Amino acid sequence: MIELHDLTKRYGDKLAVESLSFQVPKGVVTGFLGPNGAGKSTTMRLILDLDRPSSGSVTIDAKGYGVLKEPLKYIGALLEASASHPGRTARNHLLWLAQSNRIPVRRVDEVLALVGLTEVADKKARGFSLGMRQRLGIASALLGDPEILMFDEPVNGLDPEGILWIRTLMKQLAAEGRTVFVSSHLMSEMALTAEHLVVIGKGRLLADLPMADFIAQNSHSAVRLRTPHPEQLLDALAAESIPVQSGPEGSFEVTGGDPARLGELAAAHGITLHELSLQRASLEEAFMRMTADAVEYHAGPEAAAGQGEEHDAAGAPGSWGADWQRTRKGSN
Ligand SMILES: Nc1ncnc2c1ncn2[C@@H]1O[C@H](COP(=O)(O)OP(=O)(O)OP(=O)(O)O)[C@@H](O)[C@H]1O
Repeated sequence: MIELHDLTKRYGDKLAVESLSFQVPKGVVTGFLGPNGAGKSTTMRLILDLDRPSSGSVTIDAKGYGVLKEPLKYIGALLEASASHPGRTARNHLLWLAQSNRIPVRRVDEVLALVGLTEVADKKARGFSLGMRQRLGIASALLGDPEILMFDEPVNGLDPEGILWIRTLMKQLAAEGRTVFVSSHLMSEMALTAEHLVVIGKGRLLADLPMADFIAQNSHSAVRLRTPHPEQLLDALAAESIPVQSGPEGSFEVTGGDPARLGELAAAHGITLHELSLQRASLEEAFMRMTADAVEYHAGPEAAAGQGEEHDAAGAPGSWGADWQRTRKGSN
């Protein structure tokens, strides 16, 4: 288990990590999420003792990293895909790491096979694709057969096959009872992999909860209706006390509504429908709303729209915010 106790890291005036306290449990994949510049890499470097905290501390199985003898046997990390020497072969890179931590040489061939690099083991890393470098980095992390694994943005730049491979591997490592801590800035990716979630923004803890709770709290749905007879539809909904909001392009939305019931209601009143569809809120948007105040680098107006402000992308919960009753009164 990894434990952070009031961890703070300051670079000059910049607070990269501020009073972070949380635990990363064993046996599950824990997703570490935050927008760019949130402090994820800094936190991971602090866990690995690659940087000194300004205050607070980190423990790995109740010990500081500095006291771990042969640390690769306790904790393996993928921080940067290009961390291997470009002039070294994959096998020599792993042999060098193995020797430094008194890991048996046969383990090198085991991990090469595990990550699918056996055939290119004697090729220099300089010729490796990003996916192959990522696999070599993971082989390095697995070399000491550690109980704790940390991956910083492991799927960045990978093709779909590589992404699927990493997802499966992380889940398998957690199923073996290991602690798996993986950073990402994509909630959609983490929703497929992680069982637990730690979210930070501007160095501060924003959420620490099971993924299932996050999904339950944020996967609201709405039924979108579009009709050439809006007044009749609104009257029919009002008669049944069904609250309705304005949707994009003249449509209406019933949060939490049942499409079958609403379709039957329209039919019973002889109302023609041009659309009856279920809209699901995306977890990515829920994550962006949670971190909206903690985003350091906005790319421009389109990016700002993605940070949880009202917009009309299909299914965007932001578009459910307009209260139709008020809109209607205002237009009368
Ligand atoms: N060595 C350093 N010197 C000064 N500032 C730093 C240093 N390392 C990180 N920072 C700053 O600390 C903040 C957190 O950076 P960090 O790289 O940890 O974020 P991150 O969440 O990993 O971001 P990303 O998703 O973009 O990799 C940023 O504002 C960054 O500019």
